[in-house]
Amino acid sequence: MKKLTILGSTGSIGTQTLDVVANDPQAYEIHGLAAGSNIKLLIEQAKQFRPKAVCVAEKSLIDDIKPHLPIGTRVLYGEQGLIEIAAATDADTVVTAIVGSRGLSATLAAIEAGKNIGLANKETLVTAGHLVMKSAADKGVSILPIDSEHSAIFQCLNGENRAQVKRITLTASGGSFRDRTREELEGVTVAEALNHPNWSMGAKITIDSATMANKGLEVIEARWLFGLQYDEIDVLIHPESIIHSYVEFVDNSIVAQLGLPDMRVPIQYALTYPDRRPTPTESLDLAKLGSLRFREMDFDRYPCLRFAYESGRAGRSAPTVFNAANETAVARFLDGAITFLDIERVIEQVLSRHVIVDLPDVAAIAEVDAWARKEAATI
Ligand SMILES: NC(=O)C1=CN([C@@H]2O[C@H](COP(=O)(O)OP(=O)(O)OC[C@H]3O[C@@H](n4cnc5c(N)ncnc54)[C@H](OP(=O)(O)O)[C@@H]3O)[C@@H](O)[C@H]2O)C=CC1
Ligand SMILES: CC(=O)[C@@H](O)[C@H](O)COP(=O)(O)O
Ligand SMILES: [Mn+2]
Repeated sequence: MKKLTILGSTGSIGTQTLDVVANDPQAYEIHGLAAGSNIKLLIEQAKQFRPKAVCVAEKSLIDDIKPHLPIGTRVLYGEQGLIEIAAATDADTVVTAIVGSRGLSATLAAIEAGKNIGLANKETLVTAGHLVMKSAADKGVSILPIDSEHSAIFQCLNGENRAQVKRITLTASGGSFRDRTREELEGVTVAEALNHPNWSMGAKITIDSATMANKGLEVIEARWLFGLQYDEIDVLIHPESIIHSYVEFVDNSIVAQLGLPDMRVPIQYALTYPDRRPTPTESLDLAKLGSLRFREMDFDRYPCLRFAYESGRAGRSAPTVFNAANETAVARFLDGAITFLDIERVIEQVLSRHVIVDLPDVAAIAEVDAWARKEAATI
């Protein structure tokens, strides 16, 4: 029986994780559920899955939620509550499905407490990959990827000699505007940007997908998860999102992982690894699909991906700045304060103003992150 805590249970990954649990209820026990402000859904989840504790973003939400929870459910709140629910329940695995680098302290606390991590919250690894990976190694806990591309690479590497990997390739759908030129991006709306062709996801990652910042974050995520150099990580546009990513070995063999775009497969694999179990997802029928398309990445069309590689190669505090500037710019775009193309302008300017900090610890990362958000909020 796997004992789970889910951070971000009310979001796209969180609800799909609970779907996986509901599909195989004997295999899981839910110890903690943490949400932001969607208390209606959190109450429903608590009634169905009976966690020992729940957490909400703000203290002011406690009175609204408490009377509706099963008797005996602890209610926590805020940053401290998130850390407590991540670290201080009897869960053996914590699924990190909060959006953004605000998930960092809870993830580190869970690792410190010896919990394995099912990692969806890629921003944590981007902003502090060196700290997260070291802490996990010191504590002997596993970081199991949930992100579809990283799950694919993880599956392709199963049983292989890592020294014989030549390169990995992360596939990218191209996002909502994949068939538009840069000129055609002037004046696009939030609603258009939120219309991802293949995946139904939270708002922030859907915008990241359209700017290709998502693939940039994933390149940095892959560097930490698989211990690769940036020259060993490629990106290829693949509009159908059927090949989720692949590995090329020194003998030029390529091993890929395929499937219909459904996050319940990588989520479940992170929870059952090394076992595989049936999922309620559809089978892939390649004959029905007929063909798959591929297109070389164009770094002029997608400058956010270039900024991510540059930040990753610069290392130290640069990825923290890339991530924080991106999070702020995306939030401003979603609020209607800046245009779609302003997102990349904001990131570029904040990166150009940053003086890199060597080997930042948690406090330095928090300081750099706050600085980058402040800069990005005013450009
Ligand atoms: N969606 C997908 O298919 C994929 C997502 N990912 C990654 O997974 C992570 C989650 O993405 P996704 O599920 O799409 O995002 P969503 O926006 O759908 O969900 C975000 C979750 O975070 C919670 N949250 C927000 N603010 C707070 C807070 N202050 N304290 C506690 N919880 C908070 C939300 O709660 P509430 O709604 O209650 O406010 C919600 O449960 C991201 O890092 C994303 O990049 C990776 C691969 C695929
Ligand atoms: C489902 C998933 O893992 C997302 O990160 C997805 O990859 C987004 O799609 P693109 O970034 O390829 O458009
Ligand atoms: Mn992904």
